[in-house]
Amino acid sequence: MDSDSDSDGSHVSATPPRDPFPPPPRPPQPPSSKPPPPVSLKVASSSSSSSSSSCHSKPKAPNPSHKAPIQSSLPPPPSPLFTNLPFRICESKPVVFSSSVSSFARLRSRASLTTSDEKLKPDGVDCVVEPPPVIVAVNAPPKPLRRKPPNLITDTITSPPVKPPVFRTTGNGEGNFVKLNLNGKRGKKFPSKYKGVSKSRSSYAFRGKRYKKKEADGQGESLLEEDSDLQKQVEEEPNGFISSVEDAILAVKTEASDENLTKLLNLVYGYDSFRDGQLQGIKMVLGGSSTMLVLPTGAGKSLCYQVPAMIFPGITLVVSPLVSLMIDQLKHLPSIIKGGLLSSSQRPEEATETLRKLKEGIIKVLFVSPERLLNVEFLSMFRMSLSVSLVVVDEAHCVSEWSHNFRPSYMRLKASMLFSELKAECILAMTATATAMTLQAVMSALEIPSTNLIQKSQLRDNFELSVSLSGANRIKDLLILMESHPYKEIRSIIVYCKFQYETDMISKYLRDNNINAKGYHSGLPAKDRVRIQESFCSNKIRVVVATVAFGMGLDKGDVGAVIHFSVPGSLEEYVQEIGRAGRDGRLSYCHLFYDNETYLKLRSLSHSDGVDEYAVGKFLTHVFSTETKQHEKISSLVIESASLKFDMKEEVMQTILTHLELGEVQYLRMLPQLNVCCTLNFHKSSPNTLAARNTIVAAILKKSHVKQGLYVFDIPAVASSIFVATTNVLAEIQTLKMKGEVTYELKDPAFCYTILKYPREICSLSSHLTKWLTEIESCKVRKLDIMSSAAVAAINVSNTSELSFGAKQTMSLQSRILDYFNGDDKCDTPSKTTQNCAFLRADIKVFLQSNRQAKFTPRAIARIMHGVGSPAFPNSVWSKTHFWGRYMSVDFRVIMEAAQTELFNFVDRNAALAT
Ligand SMILES: Nc1ncnc2c1ncn2[C@@H]1O[C@H](COP(=O)(O)OP(=O)(O)OP(=O)(O)O)[C@@H](O)[C@H]1O
Repeated sequence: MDSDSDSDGSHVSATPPRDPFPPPPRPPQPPSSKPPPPVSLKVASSSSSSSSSSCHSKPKAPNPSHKAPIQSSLPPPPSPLFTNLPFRICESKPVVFSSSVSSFARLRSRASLTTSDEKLKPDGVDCVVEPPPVIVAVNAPPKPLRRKPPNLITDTITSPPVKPPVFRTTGNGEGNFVKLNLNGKRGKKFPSKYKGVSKSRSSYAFRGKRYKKKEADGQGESLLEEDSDLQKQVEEEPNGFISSVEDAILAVKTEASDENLTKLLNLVYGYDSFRDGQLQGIKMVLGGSSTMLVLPTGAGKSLCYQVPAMIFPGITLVVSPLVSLMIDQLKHLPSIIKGGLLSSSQRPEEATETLRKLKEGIIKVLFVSPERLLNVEFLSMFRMSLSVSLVVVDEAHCVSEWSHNFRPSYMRLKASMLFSELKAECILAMTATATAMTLQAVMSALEIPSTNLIQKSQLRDNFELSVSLSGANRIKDLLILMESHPYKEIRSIIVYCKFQYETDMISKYLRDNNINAKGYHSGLPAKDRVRIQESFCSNKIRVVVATVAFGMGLDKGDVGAVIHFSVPGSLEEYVQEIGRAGRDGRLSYCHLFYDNETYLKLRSLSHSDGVDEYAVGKFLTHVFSTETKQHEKISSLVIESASLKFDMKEEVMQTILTHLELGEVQYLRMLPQLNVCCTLNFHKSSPNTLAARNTIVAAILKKSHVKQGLYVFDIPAVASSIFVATTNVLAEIQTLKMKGEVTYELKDPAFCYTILKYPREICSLSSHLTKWLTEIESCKVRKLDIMSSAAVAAINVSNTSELSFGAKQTMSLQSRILDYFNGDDKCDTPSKTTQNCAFLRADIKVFLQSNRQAKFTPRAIARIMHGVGSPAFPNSVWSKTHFWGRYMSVDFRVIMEAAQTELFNFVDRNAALAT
């Protein structure tokens, strides 16, 4: 792996320490090579300075001017890039792709299913499943002028302002908004945002918005609203500015030279120069080449689509995995770029308003979820009247099942679809965390040529990384850490943990110890989450104790430390999360508490999405059941009951269905999810009178059964019977409701789909799917093992050389991370699970005997022994058994094998008794 970050033997960043006035005192050196948790943390000041000097001595490559006009301008080959980041980015070798998935094929472990226990469910973890065989089915250099205020609580020194970036959005929410109302505040509507803005202004006309906070007490939800003061400011904005930006845009359109682009950057954002990788990415995109951009967290990837969005005539469509991320990105658009957002959590009127603005050409950058690309109306709008110049796939690693955050819905982001359905001219895929294998999968799906990969090191070097071994006293260790230098002086800290209950418990503990902390997880109401994030960003809260749900897209420059209370599930997750720290380029501190118990728990949970061929076969038989053997018929699968029946999590079912839609053969077409069971109550006209003049009502009467005077029917069945879309049926009953004719209730959320092709053989299809899902499951387990191995290696670094222990820990972790992203996924610490256990089979036997009434599969037994619930064997019931979680330290596959043998014996014995 090629990294210059450690070249001078120092782990510490070239950047100034977070508290340069005066520099922070050095933390005490640990006396031994295995210091107790908090004590193991170090700040190696000497190495800091040496690193710093190394950075300064690094020659800055000249900014090559690029004279080619846009159309013909192909980017120059990756060159030793200059860097003007406040931190260094180490250029890494281009990825050499090998045989893709094969390296994971050898990873075999037996899979299991899921936990449904919210308490033990890692927050925000995605569905990913995995491997194995069959199962018997019994059933930049610092820029002094740009230095921001130090991140120390005690520090009151304010830094010089960064330039008057009149049009640059600020981190505290000023930005360019189409008003959002994503948090359920029903009363608010999209304002007519352009009121007052001179019609004569060009499509780039400036407009101001502000992220309005309701009250200082933080009670209110944050809404993006028209702000009259800001609007006035817009009105007063000298036309000269607008025309300078327009001139700068025109100049770039004529010639996308470094000089012209930098001028535009300076005008719109107030920045003097591009950061490493930005110019290269922007030019590539402007040249019309689909590009894969891999830059570290906080490196400024967004700018690489924002600048082209100003230049391109058509829309820039940004596909993003999370609504919160979209909101954040929308918020940070420079005012000159008009943005909009479409999400399922919007009210229909809001979405309609956004669509109107799109059609009118008001919106230049539109943020959408991948699911939106399923929506036929949305797609047809693009086919008919809108031109898409650029599709941006943000967090592009989600496209790949080999990433830490695979999203089945991202599977539909295939280049063929983006080019044919959206008529996209160019694709820009961006990520900070992708291994070589993930990159290969993403680039192949998006048809990005390997020459169009811009990849810098995926790790900034302004982190001081440390790990300590912890145990039962982890929470106390955390407190000790937070009360010691340098953490006690840091103004903004994020503590990451795995489980929702931990966020409450830890934040309370910290508050009890006079640390201003708040818990944050996806289970909190949206408005509370917004409020906590805002309070954190405005420094009203010092510490946020959060699950993975917090932080994606968080661009708070002065987060000075990230502490991992639990080991992350992968190095990608670790890098993403520490990436919230030090975005201002200052040295930041990242500590990880490693404990065996959490590792084992997470390893067990890694099996929670696993499936057996038997279950997949049953599921497929249902999906392609003879009942629905009618082309174009709308079929539905009620999520809750199917989940129970096949003992599969919703996400797993969705993954399978998505694969059936987007795999090599398209077996079906997914339709929007909906509540399929409708109960209708007629109020005014009699049902028959209405049916006589309304075909949909007639079909409803035919397909309903009447229960206590109410008509209960299945929406897809009604829609199929008269060959209309389910949405038409829904729209009709809504209309009848508005006329006072009916009231209705909907229940049973379901997957809806239309079969396009029946598989010739369910068996081979289920075997193929199980193999694929099993590989994903193994991949997940392996990612955790690699993370754990990296943490253990850092704990075990020897304390013998001249380097400080802290420096060595940082170096150890850095090199593991960089090797990992470059394709060398070292896992030299053997998994801590054991391969055999004397009493296992005997216990399984007892377990089976005492639970004769239940139908188990080997996987179900292994899950119970690992303390992992699943839809059919929920924690609420099975955690009461004496065997629950008893064999967590035994390899999951070993338990499955033992369970299989015992199940055979059990069946044989019962059969013998019966005869
Ligand atoms: N050329 C530049 N000079 C100075 N600051 C910049 C430059 N480009 C971007 N930034 C700033 O860097 C910060 C991070 O940018 P951005 O959010 O785009 O990072 P990112 O790469 O998307 O990070 P993440 O992957 O963590 O979301 C923003 O505040 C942005 O304004």
